Amino acid sequence: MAQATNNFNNSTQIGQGGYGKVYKVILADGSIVAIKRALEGLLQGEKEFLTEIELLSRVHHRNLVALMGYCEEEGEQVLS
Ligand SMILES: Nc1ncnc2c1ncn2[C@@H]1O[C@H](COP(=O)(O)OP(=O)(O)OP(=O)(O)O)[C@@H](O)[C@H]1O
Repeated sequence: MAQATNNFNNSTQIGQGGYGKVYKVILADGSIVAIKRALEGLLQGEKEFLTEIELLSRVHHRNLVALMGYCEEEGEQVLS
């Protein structure tokens, strides 16, 4: 994900929410995804953010974005 966003470069940023920055990425297969990078520590303690992840992973609707997955490595927590 760091590579896809050019190491989370500002030029790929499309938004900012209460939980962190959002980046636009075009994957190798041509699909366009939004990558949300959580502020450090959120996945451990922020119940509302965890609920958002859990709900998006279970609910599928044409009016909701689909959660593709998330990763956590060396203090970085990212979902798309
Ligand atoms: N799937 C997406 N496609 C396009 N833009 C997006 C997408 N998700 C988020 N954004 C952009 O990033 C911004 C921040 O999104 P995010 O979901 O992190 O926060 P929010 O829900 O807008 O606010 P808060 O976190 O305070 O509730 C949005 O306002 C929007 O501009």
